[in-house]
Formats: sequence, structure tokens, C-alpha cells
Amino acid sequence: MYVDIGNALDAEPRLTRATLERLDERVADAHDRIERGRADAAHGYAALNLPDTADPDAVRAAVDRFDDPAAVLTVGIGGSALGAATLAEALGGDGLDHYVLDNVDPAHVDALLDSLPLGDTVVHVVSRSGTTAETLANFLIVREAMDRAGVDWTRRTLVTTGADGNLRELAARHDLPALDVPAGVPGRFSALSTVALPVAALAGHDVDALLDGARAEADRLAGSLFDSPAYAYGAVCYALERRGAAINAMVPYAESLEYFAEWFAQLWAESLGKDAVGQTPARALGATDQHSQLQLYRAGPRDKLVTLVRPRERPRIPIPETDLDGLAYLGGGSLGDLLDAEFRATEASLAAANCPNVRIELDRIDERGVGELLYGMEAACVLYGELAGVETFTQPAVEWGKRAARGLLGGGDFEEADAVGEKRRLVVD
Ligand SMILES: O=P(O)(O)OC[C@H]1O[C@](O)(CO)[C@@H](O)[C@@H]1O
Repeated sequence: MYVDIGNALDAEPRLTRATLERLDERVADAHDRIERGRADAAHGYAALNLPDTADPDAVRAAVDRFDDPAAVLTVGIGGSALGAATLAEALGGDGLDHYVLDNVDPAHVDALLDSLPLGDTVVHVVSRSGTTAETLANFLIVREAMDRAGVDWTRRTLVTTGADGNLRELAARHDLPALDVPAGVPGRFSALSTVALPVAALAGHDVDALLDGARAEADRLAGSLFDSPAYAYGAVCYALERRGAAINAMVPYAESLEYFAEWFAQLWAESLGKDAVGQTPARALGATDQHSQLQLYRAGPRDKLVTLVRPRERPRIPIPETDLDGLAYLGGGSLGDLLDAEFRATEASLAAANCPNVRIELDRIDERGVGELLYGMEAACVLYGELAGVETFTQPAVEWGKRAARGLLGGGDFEEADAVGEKRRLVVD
């Protein structure tokens, strides 16, 4: 992973090289704390050990029982779905279609189950807590649909979950193959583990290369942001947020990284949104959103950092020659040339408008590159959390809504459910 922070300096909000050099002293201390946390396999920090603690053989053994499926359905939500979706989209299916069931919209669930070849689908149900309502409800519906289709769901299901909880109980009751979530690794930091690697292994991807890429990024964590791409990114994001860049627009210039932007959004929001600080992740896609968001990034409020991500190598699709006036300049070139010209032009246009931006590049979007990117973003997030002094690895604010919903559905007596009824109303219809 290559990180170029040049365009993040001397823009608006203003961040200078001198400021970064001063901040680097705190990066050194933060790195020491992170390394101590890793050495102790402390909660959260343990995620940064996954390149060495993940067990690719166990993952392969778990999926080998499924004989060449046509489709894999990940049933999970948040960190229990976004990692798998990111790996499947970035690396491709190789003939294996990947579907994600990470919401409880009846119309969508119905249509998805209708479209799936249930008899030839592997269901990977994932929940760290083993109690998440959306995941468990969806799984009960999926298995019933398989029952109705005469498919033995116990032979088509793989579970990844914690030591206890409803899902562990279901797995034990039906003797389902079950992988353990890694200890001390919050969901949003678990893509490089039993939570998402099974999907990559099922599609025949090189899980070791994914972990090698992550390990290469881990080996570059150092006591200075000027020696570590991941820390350079985390430190710049933090320093710009401190100066007013409350929004981080993540803009991959590759369709296959669109889910990566979703994954990044959970990582950034759920890890850093605490104590009235945090940088709001916005998702966009290059070049598409040049035609929808760029106007705002260039001419709107000075409250953004834009992160542009691209692979250095792309497949080649030549653009046919044409004698149409005004188009001849495209002919003979390639679609990748056009996309890369758009990338560099957008980057320069942001700089010209004094909008801070960072360039993140991979050699190519393959197992190693994706491993570098995911690990790099996780380490950047951990460093940002250290500098901001927030609890990076918890997400207490999400529990209020869960209790309220559970109470509304008769799942217990929760004061939050009462508060739902006290909504202020001013209906205009
Ligand atoms: O893996 P679980 O326990 O089902 O949780 C799913 C997601 O829900 C959250 O707990 C937020 O509600 C996320 O942190 C997590 O990734």
C-alpha cells in the first residue's frame, strides 16, 4: 500500500508539514501503546495480530466439506458481513456468486431467496455475539426456505460465532460446522479472520496471500508516521479532523472496491465516533461520483478530506478508434487510461480548490493488495483512536436502539422502548 499525503498539506483546513512533525512525537508514543496492546493480545489490539494468529488451514478445512457450490450466502450484519462482501467483490467469485443478507427488508429477503439456487448454496451465518436479531431472524427464514425446497440446510451451513449465544446453541443442537470468532477482535476489525476468510476460501482465493499482504503492512508499523503508510494516513485524518475536516469521503476508483468503502465506513464511524469527536465517512465511487459529489467537495464547505484509492495495474480494455469529432482523443487508448486520467485530474482539481486529499494506491487488486489495504486501514484507525484518546474498540451507543427494538417486539422490559412512544410529532401531510 502506497500512501501519498502531499495534497493533505497546506489546504483548507490547513495542516502543515511542521504540524505533522510535531504530531509525530505523539505517534511514537501511540505506536508503543499499540505494540504493547498487540504483545498482550489485548481487546482490539489483537486484531492487528491476525496476519499471524489467523488459521488459514482451519478455514480451508471448514469449507472443504462444501462441494463446489454455485453460490454462497453470508448471513450477518455490520462487521459480520462487510468484510466478506468486501473480499468477495474485490477478488471476484470465480464462478461462485456471493450474496449478503445484512438487512431485514422482507421484500428484499423474499426476492433474494427466490433467486438463490438453494440446493447449491452454502450459507455462512456469522455473528460474534450470536444474538443479533437481524442475523438470527434471517437465518431462521433461510433455513425454513431450504426446508421448504427440500434442501438439508444442516449440510449447507457453516457458522462463525463466539463461545456462547443463540447461534452457538443452534450449531451445537444441529451439529453444524462452526468456526470461532477470534478472541479480542471486534467485528469491524475481523475481515482477516474466520469471519470473512471462508468466503474467500470457498471462491478458491489464496487466503495465505491475503494474510501475507496484511503482514507486510504490519511489518511497516513504526514509531514514525513518515515510515509507516498506515500511520501516515491515520495521523493525517486525525490532524485534519482536529482542524475541521469532519467528513472523510472515501472514493475508490474501482467498482470492485465499492464494498470496501462500506466496510471502511463502519470501521471509521463505529471506532472513532465517540465523546463528540470522530470523522464522518462518506462513500463515493470514482469516476461515477465526479458527476454527483465533486461539486460539493470542490465548492462546498471546507469540512472535508477526500481519500482517493486506486490500483496501479488494471485489466486493459481498448477504446475503439473513432472519427467522431471531439472523441478521437479517446480512440486507441484504454478504459483504464481514461479512469486513471480522471483519477489524477480529480486529485488535481481538489488540490486546486484547496480541498485536502490523500492518494492510496495498491499494485493491483489481488489477495495481497486487498490484505495490505484492509490491514492498513485498520492500523490507521487504531492510531487515530490513540491520538484522539477514544475507546476505539467498543460501540456502546448502538445498544440503546437494540434495547428499544427488543422492547417494542415484546422481547423484554426496556425503558428505551417506552421512550419510543414519547416521540415529538409535527406531521405535515
Ligand atoms: O457480529 P454480531 O455480534 O452479530 O454484531 C454485528 C454488528 O453489530 C454491532 O455490534 C453494532 O450493532 C457491530 O459492532 C457488529 O459488527
